Amino acid sequence: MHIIARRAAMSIGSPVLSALCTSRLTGSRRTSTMAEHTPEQVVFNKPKVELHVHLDGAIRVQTILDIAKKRGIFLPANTVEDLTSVIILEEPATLTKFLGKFAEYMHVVAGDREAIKRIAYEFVEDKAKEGVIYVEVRYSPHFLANTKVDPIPWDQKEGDLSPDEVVHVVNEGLSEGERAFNIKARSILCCMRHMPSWSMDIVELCKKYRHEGVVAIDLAGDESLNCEAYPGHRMAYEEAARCGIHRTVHAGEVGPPSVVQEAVEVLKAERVGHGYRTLEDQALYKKLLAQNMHFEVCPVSSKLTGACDPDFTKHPVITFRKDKANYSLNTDDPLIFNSTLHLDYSTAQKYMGFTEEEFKRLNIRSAESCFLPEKEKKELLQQLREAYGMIESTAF
Ligand SMILES: O=c1[nH]cnc2c1ncn2[C@@H]1O[C@H](CO)[C@@H](O)[C@H]1O
Repeated sequence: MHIIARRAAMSIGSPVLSALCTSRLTGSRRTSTMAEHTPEQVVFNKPKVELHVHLDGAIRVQTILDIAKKRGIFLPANTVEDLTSVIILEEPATLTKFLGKFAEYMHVVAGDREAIKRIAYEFVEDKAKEGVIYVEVRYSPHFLANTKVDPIPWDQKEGDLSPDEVVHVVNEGLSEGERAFNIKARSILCCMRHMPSWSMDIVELCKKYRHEGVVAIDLAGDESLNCEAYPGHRMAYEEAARCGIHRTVHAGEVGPPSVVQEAVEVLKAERVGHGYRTLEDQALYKKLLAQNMHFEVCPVSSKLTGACDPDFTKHPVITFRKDKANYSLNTDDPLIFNSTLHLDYSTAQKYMGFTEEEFKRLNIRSAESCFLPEKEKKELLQQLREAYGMIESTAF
């Protein structure tokens, strides 16, 4: 029972948050049915920014069941509770084992326009209910396609949904979600470490859709298998830098500090996904601190993927905090970790000594490090500072 409780609770927010979620970024006041997280669960009941979350790792279990039923796709379970226990990681594992979990359900969603639009729309709803006012969500368009992708993923038969059209459909779902739930959602397109032949497509899609919500390129996947970025990734990142496409890279999650160094120096990453193992190379860490490099930290994820010691009191983000580093707190893949953003915040509070002041500071740093254009970034910062009581409200 406890397995489904957390995500069920997540689908409802708090009245305080509802008022704070009134957005000047997108206009009208948000109305929503609210409530159900107890005060202990919601440790930072204020607007937040989330920069590292995978769309395909943030799908509702009920949605997977609905789509499978509609498409006549077999699943090993037919209730939310049973399917949840098939999909989630309950104990710390390895990154490789964690990444294997996507194969439990991706074939249900991939290749289906309606399903993909729905998961994007519902994602925005779920984030709004967590009090997120700005989110950058990432995914691999190739993993959701069934044509113009080689190999066709998840044992699908060839169909007619290309990576390009996947991006178009996700954009539609996200922007409908933005209008319905009055938050801002942008996307990041992922290259995959094991598929360098897809990476030039990714940068071209970033260029094509840069005015329709796509803000950056990422490199995700199994860093423990492919430490050094292949030429295909390097070429894509060079082109991204040349065209002014923002760049983030998963690095130092389970891979050594050299992967972080390569991300920053060769791939010209402006942010580092995870980056925990940077601390093993103090010279590199100091250099990145001096550069104000942003680390996208995912506490619950880092335990369950085996990236960090399961004892949260030893987590690298404690060092980041002491050093006043630039970092965000994120869910990464809430479906597979059976988590919510509230759980990441309460973990930071309970085991790592985080305070309200630090939550405010890190959200401001997250907004400063987001990939919005400068004008929109300023608006976001203004909105956070007002909500945090850091400046007089200019609202009338
Ligand atoms: O924590 C992570 N580390 C590395 N790769 C990841 C992580 N979470 C998800 N993905 C990978 O990124 C793809 C696109 O969203 C996912 O399908 C998964 O393979």
